[in-house]
Amino acid sequence: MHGAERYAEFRPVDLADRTWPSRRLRTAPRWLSTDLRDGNQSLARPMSPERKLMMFELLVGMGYKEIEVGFPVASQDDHDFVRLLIERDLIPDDVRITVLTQAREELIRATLDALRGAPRAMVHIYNATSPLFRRLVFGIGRDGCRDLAVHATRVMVEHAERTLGDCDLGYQYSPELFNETELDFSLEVCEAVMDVWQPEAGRGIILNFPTTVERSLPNVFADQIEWLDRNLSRREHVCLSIHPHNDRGTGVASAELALLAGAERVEGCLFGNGERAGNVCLVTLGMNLYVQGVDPGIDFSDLNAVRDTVEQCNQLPVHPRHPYGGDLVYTAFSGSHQDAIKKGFDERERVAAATGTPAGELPWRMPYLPVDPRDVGRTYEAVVRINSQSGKGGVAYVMSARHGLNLPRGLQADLAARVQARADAEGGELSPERIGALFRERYLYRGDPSRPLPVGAEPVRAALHVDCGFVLDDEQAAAVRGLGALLAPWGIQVRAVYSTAPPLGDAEPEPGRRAPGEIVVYAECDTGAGRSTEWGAGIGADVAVCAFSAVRAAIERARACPAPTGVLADTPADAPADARAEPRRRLAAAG
Ligand SMILES: CC(=O)SCCNC(=O)CCNC(=O)[C@H](O)C(C)(C)COP(=O)(O)OP(=O)(O)OC[C@H]1O[C@@H](n2cnc3c(N)ncnc32)[C@H](O)[C@@H]1OP(=O)(O)O
Ligand SMILES: CC(C)C(=O)C(=O)O
Ligand SMILES: [Mg+2]
Repeated sequence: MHGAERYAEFRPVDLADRTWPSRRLRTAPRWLSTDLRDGNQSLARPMSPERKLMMFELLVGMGYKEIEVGFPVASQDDHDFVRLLIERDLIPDDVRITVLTQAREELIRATLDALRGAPRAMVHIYNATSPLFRRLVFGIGRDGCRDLAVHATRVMVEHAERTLGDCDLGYQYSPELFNETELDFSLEVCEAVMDVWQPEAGRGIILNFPTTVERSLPNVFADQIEWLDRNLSRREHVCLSIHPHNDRGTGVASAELALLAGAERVEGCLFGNGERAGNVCLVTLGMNLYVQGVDPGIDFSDLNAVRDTVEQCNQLPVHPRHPYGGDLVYTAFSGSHQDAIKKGFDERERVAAATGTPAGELPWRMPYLPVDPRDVGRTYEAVVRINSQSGKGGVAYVMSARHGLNLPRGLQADLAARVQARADAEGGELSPERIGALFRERYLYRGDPSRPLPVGAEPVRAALHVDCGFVLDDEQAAAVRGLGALLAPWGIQVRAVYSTAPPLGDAEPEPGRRAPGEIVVYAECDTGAGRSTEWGAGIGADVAVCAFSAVRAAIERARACPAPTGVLADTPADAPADARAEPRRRLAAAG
């Protein structure tokens, strides 16, 4: 790629004693949503009043108190929407609407006229102040540019006094292209505007500093804001506001560093809609505060619903990787991420059980998940999804969280290898239902239970893993202790009985998930010389039946795929006569 030499480096700010790098963000700023203005003006199909109302109601419901509702002189729809809000009395008492206009007399008058009858409102006037725009767009010098802003403010004050006497009217001024304007000139214009407005207690002013087109590193913008913060007069009556765009992809960083540097208010759009690469994303900014323990003052608890409405209003999709709200941002496909997440959930369960604290109230410390999906109305259902990049931790998570089965480590690896082979062969994702089906097909006994157990001359050595999500009663505990004796006549040596931890407690209820009270026994069987370990599983209410089924599943499979040495026979030579009976009856009798 050629041509980089055609672009100029951005100029740093001479502010060697900057203080913002060592400050912390511990409170939320004032927010303004400009979805209905900057967001709207960037759409191929601007919103109709109906779509605008849907967005307005969403914003009010989320808790935004300052909402830029349009550019009334831009279009009939923009004008009509402002009138609709006022005439139908749709603006809550604690919400202030803002309307934008250029610094042009006739437009200012028409804009104010659109506000007639509003109980409270904010007029927002802008004009570009950068050298390029002064020369190219306006054909004026610095003085002419300052006078444009001053004159506009004067026209606004005079016309407002004449026409909007009863309205509690605030004023906001923006030097458009602030980030490309000489700092001393931005200050000069803002001071001149303030000389007209005369801010004082109860009559503040919002000075709003946009990165109209983002062109520098975020730290440069922060320096610019700290410089203003130090140099603006009447500072206590000024709300220092910022309006970052995202052309370099650093709108959020610019906003956050500028807040450190003294900004008190941020303008942006939900999910970063807005001109070109968008305005700064209000969802990301708000949630970034939340995950540092700061209440943003905005309700993000049903972020999917917010996203749906935003997509409907803007007729633009939200990217699946969009921070906090994208479809895929609470999902790990990759094995090592899944393994860590599973360990995180396991630990959470252990701590909850040990401390008696509901898991949802514990501090959130979860690998790869910076926020608890439930805090934004998502579930844990999709935190792990399985494809060829996944490993045993992920498969074990799905089996535990989605099917209520807490597999022993060796079985995790055995199943994961099969899942991996299937995912490799198919190339896509395997749903929890498919993984559950793979498990059942492979490990559960599906044969005729009245058939004789086909063990051979050599004993089958089995370790049994008992998995129950509840405390066993005395009878069940005795049955567990008696498993060795029970299976011995079948030529099965029970070498150990383990109990596995309960499955993830607050997993989503799943159709087909293991029922409460069901016991699972996993059998890890050494079925004879030359064979690898075979796994089987039995699920039911009776631990003895489960154990029997689990071993049987492993043996039957080994038999169906004989070992080279052929050590398995149809029935145990030394099995007692009644051992040939139907297993459920035999086990019940033994119990
Ligand atoms: C960075 C931002 O997002 S700013 C907001 C931008 N949003 C919009 O533009 C959407 C709404 N805008 C509109 O509907 C139209 O542009 C209108 C109604 C405001 C004006 O329309 P028009 O009068 O047809 O003019 P147009 O949009 O082409 O503006 C160009 C003129 O306005 C002047 N102008 C542009 N911005 C400003 C400003 N902020 N203050 C004063 N004059 C301005 C230009 O210098 C130019 O003047 P010229 O004709 O003497 O050369
Ligand atoms: C009107 C101003 C604030 C604007 O949208 C911008 O400069 O980006
Ligand atoms: Mg803008």
